[in-house]
Amino acid sequence: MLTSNHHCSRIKAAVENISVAALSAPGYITDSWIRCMRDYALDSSIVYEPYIVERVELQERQAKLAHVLSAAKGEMANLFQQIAGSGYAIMLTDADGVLMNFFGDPGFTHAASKTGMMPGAVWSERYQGTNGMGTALLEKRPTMVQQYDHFLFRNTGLICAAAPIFDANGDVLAVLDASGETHLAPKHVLDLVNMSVHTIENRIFLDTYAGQRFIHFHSRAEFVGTPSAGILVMDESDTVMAATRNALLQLGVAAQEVVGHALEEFLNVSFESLVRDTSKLGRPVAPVFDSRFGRRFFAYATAPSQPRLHLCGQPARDADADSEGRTPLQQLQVGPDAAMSHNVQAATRVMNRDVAILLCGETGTGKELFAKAIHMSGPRAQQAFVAINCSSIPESLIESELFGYKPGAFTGASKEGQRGKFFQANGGTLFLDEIGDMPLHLQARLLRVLEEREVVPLGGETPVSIDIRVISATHCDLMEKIERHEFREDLYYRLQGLTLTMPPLRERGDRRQLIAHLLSREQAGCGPLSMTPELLAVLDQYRWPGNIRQLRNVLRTMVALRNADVLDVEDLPPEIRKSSPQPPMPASAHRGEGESCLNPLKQAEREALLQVLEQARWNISTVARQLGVGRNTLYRKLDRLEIHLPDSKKPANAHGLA
Ligand SMILES: Nc1ncnc2c1ncn2[C@@H]1O[C@H](COP(=O)(O)OP(=O)(O)OP(=O)(O)O)[C@@H](O)[C@H]1O
Repeated sequence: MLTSNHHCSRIKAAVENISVAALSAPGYITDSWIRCMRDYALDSSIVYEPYIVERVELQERQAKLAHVLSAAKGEMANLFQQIAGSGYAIMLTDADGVLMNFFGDPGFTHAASKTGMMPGAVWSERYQGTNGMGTALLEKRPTMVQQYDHFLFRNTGLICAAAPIFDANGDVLAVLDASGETHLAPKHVLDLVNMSVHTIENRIFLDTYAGQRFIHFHSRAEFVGTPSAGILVMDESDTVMAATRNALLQLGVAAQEVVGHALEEFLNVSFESLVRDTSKLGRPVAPVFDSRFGRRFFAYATAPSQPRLHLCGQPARDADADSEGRTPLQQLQVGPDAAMSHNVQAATRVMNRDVAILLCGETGTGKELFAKAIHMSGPRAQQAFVAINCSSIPESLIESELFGYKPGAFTGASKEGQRGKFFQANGGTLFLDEIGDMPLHLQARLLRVLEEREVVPLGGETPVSIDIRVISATHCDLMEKIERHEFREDLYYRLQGLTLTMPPLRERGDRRQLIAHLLSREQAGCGPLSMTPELLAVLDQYRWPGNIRQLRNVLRTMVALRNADVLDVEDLPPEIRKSSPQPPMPASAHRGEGESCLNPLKQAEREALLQVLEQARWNISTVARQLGVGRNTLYRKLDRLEIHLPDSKKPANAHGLA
């Protein structure tokens, strides 16, 4: 470990070009050190106070970046789930390095706030010296900054993996970063950050050009519809209006060589013929050829009147039904699960009536996907599905996001005004995610809109009629919020014409089918993959606090990092491998004193809990209910008290994937 003095002299030596080769710091790091000393006059030994912008400035910046924050929120949560527990925080800065959004492990969040890892803090090199976010902003590419690569000694405990998010013009919009005081393989983290950036860029691109004509393409058929595919947006005369970074990469051209040019200069297809080749012939993708070099791609086209449901990031064959004639909603039933089958049947019954639906359930159980599937299966399928996450948008912005505003309605409002989500969803479906986080004063306004079916934009006077179906979702107990006067009871009853609860993954009867289904989606592009019965058993038995989202992420990571095409327990991330049930033990071993280092008090607690478990035949739900704690709390307690699940709770060994 270097002392502050050693660290500072090492940087000084590099900047003065003494034995640079021996210093083993990458070139982009020494370049940054030079900037820190010469351009920003920073001193690596000084503990500078973090520079934090005023609250009003932060809100203005968040307002300007609202479309990026909204597109990135889900993916930041995904990324956090993927590396949860490993001491990393996920952050997003704007193009000036001002931290906009932060997801952190509770243990790390406290320490992080001291170094300035909090919304409003500026992480440009000028204020924080060499660091993941600031250096990636200047490098304009995915960047690792590890420990003593940092310029300021104060930051040398950190490992940062950061990648810029670009808009369709190639300008940096923001930087996504994973930083932590940890030794988790940093290269792996950088790959995951980069993958998330592509997903976010595609989402922003599709949102920006919503309602236009898109062509999605990739050189491998299985990758069309995934984040690595290229996307082009076309006007009515087949002139390319914009292209994603991956589209340019695949075509091997710069943006200015494509934008404003006819599609046929690049692909030997017209938009209409591609639509014909795919939808009409019932094919998910069609082969197309590069007009200049004859390379083969696979593509599909989406016109505004042809929305597609993307289950698991794959293009669906058809917006309405699969090859077996099942609606998108019915496709969500992958196996026998009583709760899902009830949900699908109940939602189907109210499909043609504008009954408000409230979806409850833990995070990652598929509430948004279910809402989309309802939309795609019903009479509004050809219209917009607009989602707003009430917890990811700063409170001050929810009102303008929902209701829109007239030009110049408030300080910082754009000159053109903005159409709110209610207007965007007109004729279609509005999905209000995390409705429990809607501020109280806006709940009254929302209720009025839902009752009167009219919206008055901020700064406007004339009400505009709207026709929307509302689906809302929450992971919290709204009744509890009502009791605490945090949620209006009248709004609650207005939102829940039908309430459906999405089952947690650990309680789903179709878990094994779901695992197989998700694996088949993740294997796109890499040929058939399978898993050993032992791995399937561990996945089946795991508690999945992050539900289907976590399962999908774990499978995705395993597929990306696999050593062979048969996945095994060894391929699991360590935290899941560690939590898998221990090999069979005789019942007496549960109480074996020799094996435990617990103190006498804990031993007594262990004995008492074992008794309750035995009485309940090791039914975890029953015991959790008896003790008045959640299942997760109980599992954590079992871990702490070194109680392992007995054989009868272990999965059978010889199940293959269906
Ligand atoms: N039946 C399913 N088949 C395939 N993927 C699914 C299924 N259900 C959910 N997923 C995937 O799991 C992830 C989480 O789903 P979704 O965002 O709909 O959950 P959520 O309950 O709305 O989460 P949150 O409460 O955190 O917003 C998504 O990537 C989604 O595609």
